[in-house]
Amino acid sequence: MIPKYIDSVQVKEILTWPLVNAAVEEALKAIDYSERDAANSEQSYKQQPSRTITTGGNASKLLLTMPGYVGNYNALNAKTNNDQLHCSSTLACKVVTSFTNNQNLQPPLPNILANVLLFDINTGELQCIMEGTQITAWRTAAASIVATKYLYMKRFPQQFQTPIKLAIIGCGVQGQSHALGMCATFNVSEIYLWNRTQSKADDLALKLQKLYLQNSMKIFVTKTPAEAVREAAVICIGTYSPNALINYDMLKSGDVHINTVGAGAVHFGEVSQDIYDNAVVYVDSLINARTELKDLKANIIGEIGQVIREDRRTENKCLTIYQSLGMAAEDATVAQAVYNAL
Ligand SMILES: NC(=O)C1=CN([C@@H]2O[C@H](COP(=O)(O)OP(=O)(O)OC[C@H]3O[C@@H](n4cnc5c(N)ncnc54)[C@H](O)[C@@H]3O)[C@@H](O)[C@H]2O)C=CC1
Ligand SMILES: O=C(O)C1=NCCCC1
Repeated sequence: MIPKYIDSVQVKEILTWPLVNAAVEEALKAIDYSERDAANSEQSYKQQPSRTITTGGNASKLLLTMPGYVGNYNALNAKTNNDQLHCSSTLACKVVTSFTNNQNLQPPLPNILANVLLFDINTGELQCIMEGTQITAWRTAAASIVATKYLYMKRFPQQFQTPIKLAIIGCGVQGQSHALGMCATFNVSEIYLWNRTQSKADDLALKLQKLYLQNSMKIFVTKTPAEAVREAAVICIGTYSPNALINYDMLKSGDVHINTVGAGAVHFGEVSQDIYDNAVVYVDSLINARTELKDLKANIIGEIGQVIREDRRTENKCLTIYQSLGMAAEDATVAQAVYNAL
């Protein structure tokens, strides 16, 4: 079998926030294979071993391999208006590089470049190679959206209609996808954008203004991260900063939820220790957290998947953190949704 190649243009045509959010929620919800109840035919499950990280000469050049299987999950059928669910199983492997000098090339390239391999679940043959750079940007934001839905929105009687003030710290690929995805999914009344180089935040503000022209959403570009988060209820932060960009004194009191997705090879650090000291932390994958977050001193409650499965939190702390590492299962279900739609 000659594998099909699906390029970034084809992928982009299929991606919508409802499709990606639903596929990522399925991936997060699936229980780990080792904990599955074989007698429960309703249960979805996943296997995603700890990913490998290979250094391409120095720490600024990384190659990650991310294999994952999701079984017995509900896949949306994008061909029929996203509204029909069917039971699906997907075996995939994302191969992704993080080359942090790419942004300085002329012309610049994204730092994170990915391809997803999809395998025939019956024969193991390679079915398709799919350009995965967009998938990585969308699915990471979608995971933060799902985490915000379960960890923050569910605190309020109006749930997803609750108006929120949103802060985006870092307006690169991840900052942009988080801003676009959050505004497409939730009732964002005010959005505060900060980036180290202000022009990137200005560009994102313009994009949002065009998209939400008819809307009452207020858009602000701030000079400092502190200004951006001062009134924010939901904060998304995705940078390479080795030093904390926000600390506890900068946050408003009361209910606040933070999605932290970045800090490069270290996978945490853009949020200060005093925020972790006052928060509870949920992760996407405990298997990856055991290696990649071993130096993080935080109260890690568990996986967001458990909150989704049980539809409730087991604590009621008002400051929550979703510490995102990135999961192979998310890439698998999103890539499968794209493949099914073509
Ligand atoms: N959790 C996950 O699943 C994923 C995490 N990531 C991580 O997200 C982060 C952002 O990735 P992209 O948006 O693709 O990169 P990008 O290069 O497009 O954007 C990075 C942004 O961070 C800012 N930045 C870099 N160094 C900084 C510093 N020292 N202080 C303040 N701002 C700084 C830059 O101004 C830029 O706007 C990276 O750490 C990356 O490893 C990326 C993909 C998936
Ligand atoms: O999950 C991913 O994909 C990535 N996570 C960390 C940075 C590289 C890409």
